[in-house]
Amino acid sequence: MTQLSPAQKPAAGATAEPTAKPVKDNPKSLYGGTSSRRITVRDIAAAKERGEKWPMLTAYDAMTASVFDESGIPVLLVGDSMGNCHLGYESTVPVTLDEIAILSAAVVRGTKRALVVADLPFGSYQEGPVQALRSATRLVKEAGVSAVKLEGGERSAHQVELLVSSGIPVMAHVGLTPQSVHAYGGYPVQGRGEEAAQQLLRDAKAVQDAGAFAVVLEAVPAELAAEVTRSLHIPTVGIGAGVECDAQVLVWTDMAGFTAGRVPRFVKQYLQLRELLGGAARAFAEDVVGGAFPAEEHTFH
Ligand SMILES: Nc1nc(=O)c2c([nH]1)NC[C@@H]1CN(c3ccc(C(=O)N[C@@H](CCC(=O)O)C(=O)O)cc3)CN21
Ligand SMILES: CC(C)C(=O)C(=O)O
Ligand SMILES: [Mg+2]
Repeated sequence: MTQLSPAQKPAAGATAEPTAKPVKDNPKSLYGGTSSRRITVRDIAAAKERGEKWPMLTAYDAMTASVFDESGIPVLLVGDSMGNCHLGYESTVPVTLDEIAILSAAVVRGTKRALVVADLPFGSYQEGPVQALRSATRLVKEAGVSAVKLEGGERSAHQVELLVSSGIPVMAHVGLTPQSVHAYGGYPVQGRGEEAAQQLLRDAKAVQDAGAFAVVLEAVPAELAAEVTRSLHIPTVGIGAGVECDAQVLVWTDMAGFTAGRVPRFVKQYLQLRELLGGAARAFAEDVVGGAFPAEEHTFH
């Protein structure tokens, strides 16, 4: 039987108890380390062995990516969430490989240190391993990303296996997989109940066995995510999956309070960017309408 008790010992670094060495004093740390060369999947593996947690954010353009890179975010995801956030679609389903390729190239150009991972969009890998390899190869060669991410556990294991054996690192994504929104009829929490929990564990193990270097756990109960995290030797990256995952990811526009309307419960807003930017736009408009802009210092003679 799966043990879902929350009373188990948290993973190293999960509590306020001091770990062996403060992260900021370790030159190898993914966040706070001193190395300026680009992060690799080997660095990611080493962090799990040290019990070190790390942050990941999405990015869809060079300018935003450079801010996160300079802030020390070690892994940036060019997520197909660009569909909702950047391209104005209702879901991630319409996003194309061309769109991912263009924005991934921009994110790579905007970064020096971060490991850049690109989402394989819906329809670019479901046909099978060969299609997945063709799509991923394009992103690696044209956009310059170092790894790709695809959705699915057992159902995508063959794709993961061929990509990895071809030399392309893969981040997997299980639990709530938003490209299946039409099958779910929404975005429900996954892995509730014993049978669903067992399936999620099998999915996570399947992608680990297929060679994935990390796995995103989206919208799953924290107790189950903790159990998966303890069971795997590859890091788990949580989004709505509790504090015991090895890493945490958020969509950057959610994290910064830029997303319009309601955001999922798992989002923490660290800024109210939508309000701030709107204020700047209104101030500019007032200046133009009132004749206060441009002033003398903005004017050529
Ligand atoms: N801006 C943005 N942020 C995201 O995190 C995100 C996207 N877009 N687009 C693709 C998917 C969709 N995501 C979502 C969207 C909504 C919920 C949500 O509201 N879920 C319910 C679950 C309730 C339940 O089953 O108990 C919730 O109330 O949180 C979850 C994930 C995550 N991804
Ligand atoms: C939220 C992450 C995991 C994602 O897949 C995306 O941004 O597309
Ligand atoms: Mg995605």
